[in-house]
Amino acid sequence: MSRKIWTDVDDYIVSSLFEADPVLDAVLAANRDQGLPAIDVSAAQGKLLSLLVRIGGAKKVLEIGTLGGYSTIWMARGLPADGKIATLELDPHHARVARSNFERAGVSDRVDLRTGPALQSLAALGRENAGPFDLIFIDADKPNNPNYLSWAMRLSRPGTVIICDNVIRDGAVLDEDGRDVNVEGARAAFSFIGGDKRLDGTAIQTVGAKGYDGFAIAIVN
Ligand SMILES: C[S@@+](CC[C@H](N)C(=O)[O-])C[C@H]1O[C@@H](n2cnc3c(N)ncnc32)[C@H](O)[C@@H]1O
Ligand SMILES: [Mg+2]
Repeated sequence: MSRKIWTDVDDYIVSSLFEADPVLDAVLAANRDQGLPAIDVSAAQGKLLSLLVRIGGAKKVLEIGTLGGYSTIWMARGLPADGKIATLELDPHHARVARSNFERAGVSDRVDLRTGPALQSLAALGRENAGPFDLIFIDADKPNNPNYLSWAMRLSRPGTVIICDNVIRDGAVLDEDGRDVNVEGARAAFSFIGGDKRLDGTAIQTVGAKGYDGFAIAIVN
């Protein structure tokens, strides 16, 4: 099995199940043109996030790690008219590109984009009593996964769904040597979710246009 067939099958999924989507095509083109790395979720994964928002009836969503807003737009599309997504991004250039993508996608009124270190933005959300969020998607700097999961718990309620992206990393999650900080972050997410009795979770390995990775998903008891 190779990346070629994973990508071809992702293309098949998209062409069979999704409407043509010039807006999201333009979003990815803008990200490329502005020099953003192509580390957003795949289309199939973005649609899954959108469906999870709808399945859970989420009205308040929190995303940590915006990049150009590709995953934000997928989730915003799953929200009801009075729903809102807060999304946190460190890099001002990424945030600028994301803001113009939100305009392009017609979701600006549903998005609260906050620029700066996510730990500071999370503290501000805490002070503002912005929670509890219904769904929280963690997809930023991986070494901070345990800090983000701690904040996710503080900003949640029983029933909140927490998703943590990129926790398989080509299977490197099995490496115990501590040489890769991103792998350490993935393993820390497993330790956190497995070790907190308030959380009931699993992880799903994925292959596709973005290679071999996976996400953890948990519900707050
Ligand atoms: C994997 S990308 C997010 C991809 C996006 N969720 C998507 O799928 O379209 C990770 C983002 O987290 C941002 N980031 C890194 N460290 C951060 C921090 N301390 N606080 C907030 N954002 C951070 C990076 O600048 C980058 O844009
Ligand atoms: Mg990711």
